[in-house]
Amino acid sequence: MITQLGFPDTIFALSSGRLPSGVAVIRLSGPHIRFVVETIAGKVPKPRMAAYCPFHSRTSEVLDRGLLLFFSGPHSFTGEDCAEFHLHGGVAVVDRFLRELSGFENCRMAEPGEFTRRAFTNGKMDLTIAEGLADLVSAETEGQRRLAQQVASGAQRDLYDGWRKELIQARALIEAELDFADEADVPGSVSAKVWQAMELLSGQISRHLADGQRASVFRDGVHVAIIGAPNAGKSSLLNAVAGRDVAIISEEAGTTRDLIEVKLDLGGIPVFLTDTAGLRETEGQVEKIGIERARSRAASADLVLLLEDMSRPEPVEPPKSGGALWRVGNKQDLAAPASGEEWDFRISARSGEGMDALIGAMTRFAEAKAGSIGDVVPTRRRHMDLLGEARREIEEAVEKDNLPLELRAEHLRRASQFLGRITGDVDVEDILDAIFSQFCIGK
Ligand SMILES: Nc1nc2c(c(=O)[nH]1)N(C=O)[C@@H](CNc1ccc(C(=O)N[C@@H](CCC(=O)O)C(=O)O)cc1)CN2
Ligand SMILES: Nc1nc2c(ncn2[C@@H]2O[C@H](COP(=O)(O)OP(=O)(O)OP(=O)(O)O)[C@@H](O)[C@H]2O)c(=O)[nH]1
Ligand SMILES: [Mg+2]
Repeated sequence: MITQLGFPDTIFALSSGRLPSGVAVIRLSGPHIRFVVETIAGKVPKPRMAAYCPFHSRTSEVLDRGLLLFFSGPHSFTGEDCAEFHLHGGVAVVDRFLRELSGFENCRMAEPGEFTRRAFTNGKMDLTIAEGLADLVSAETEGQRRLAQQVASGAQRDLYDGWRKELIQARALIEAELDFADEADVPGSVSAKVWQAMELLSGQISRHLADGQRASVFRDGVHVAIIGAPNAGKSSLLNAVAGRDVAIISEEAGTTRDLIEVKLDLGGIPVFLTDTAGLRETEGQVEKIGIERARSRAASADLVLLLEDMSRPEPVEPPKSGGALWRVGNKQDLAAPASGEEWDFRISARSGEGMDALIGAMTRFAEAKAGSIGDVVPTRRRHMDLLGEARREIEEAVEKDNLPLELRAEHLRRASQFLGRITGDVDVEDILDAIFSQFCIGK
């Protein structure tokens, strides 16, 4: 990223969405963008004040007229000088404009996440906030948005910074005790208080981790498999819930062979609902594979909907599953009114009867998986792993009370390092590529 002269490149990208669009925002960041802005627009507007002006090519042709914003570093998103050209969102307009920008010296397309990476490098935000922004951009459900917004506001950073302060304070008290250990007038009970505080801290981290485990449903979603005999109406149920024609429905038994998955948003939580091949004995090679896939999907699902045709009950052996299992009777419109008590839900995928109740129950099931989570939760595997390491170090320090104080303090120092890696205050150069490459271009 650093050029021979020691200056970062000027980077640019289309930061708004897919073209054509009403307006396209092209963002620039770098130390030399004043020259670029002046060449294109003929002037550099007052920082943070929108100006309407013609945008010229380097041969003075007017390419478009639009709004221009300039931010003077460090008072910008990246901490460098930044500019935004708001063009008309045509494919050719944007293409030509990007080509013009490439023509400037040391000016190139930004890599994924490079704007945010610069903001991090320039101290505008910590790593958790950067990750929160990436999650905000990719959020598809209300639950995902809420979590990401909280992280992007710095809630995690504040929590972990607070914990690091506690660790530093504890170490300071231990140091003091070590320094004065020989002097008779210093009471030796200081460290008892320290270890009590550290035990509380490790408990807090444990609860925080448990919240994170539950909150992972917002990222990973809840997996629901529809299982049953051929012709039970599994594909009809999938289509009815999805509200569109995803799977082929026919009165022929054995229609569906592959897994067909749709992604739903139930109560702000992503729910993956999968239609599967009907379970039966068969000689068909392809169908056999399909049935195997159905069983293995059931095995890994959080919830299995075991669907039966109530008008022609044909019990199938419930699949092995670690998750919940609901018996759902279908074709309520055909079934004799008196028929069985053995179903948790009775629906008609065709008429829609009972569907609201089933979808409502699935929503509550998903919500229950998320549980009531604390105010701030870890949102990534990376955070969870480092929190686990930090807690382990604190526990070692607390439990190993026969170790010399210096060594116990060393465990606390390491715990603090692990927390520092979450926020990016400590030693993270090696993971930045991996983190920022997952961002979208222009972010
Ligand atoms: N047009 C536009 N909208 C956008 C962005 C953008 O880059 N451009 N953002 C891009 O992600 C988000 C807003 N993020 C921003 C964050 C900081 C600053 C900024 O200028 N910060 C200065 C001044 C802060 C202040 O006045 O309070 C600073 O931090 O010093 C600008 C945008 C969402 N909307
Ligand atoms: N009357 C009635 N017919 C239904 C209902 N649901 C499905 N069917 C019919 O039952 C037949 C089988 O439906 P599918 O959804 O293809 O069944 P499936 O379980 O996916 O079958 P396979 O893919 O072969 O395992 C079709 O003719 C559907 O129209 C229902 O609630 N009422
Ligand atoms: Mg089917």
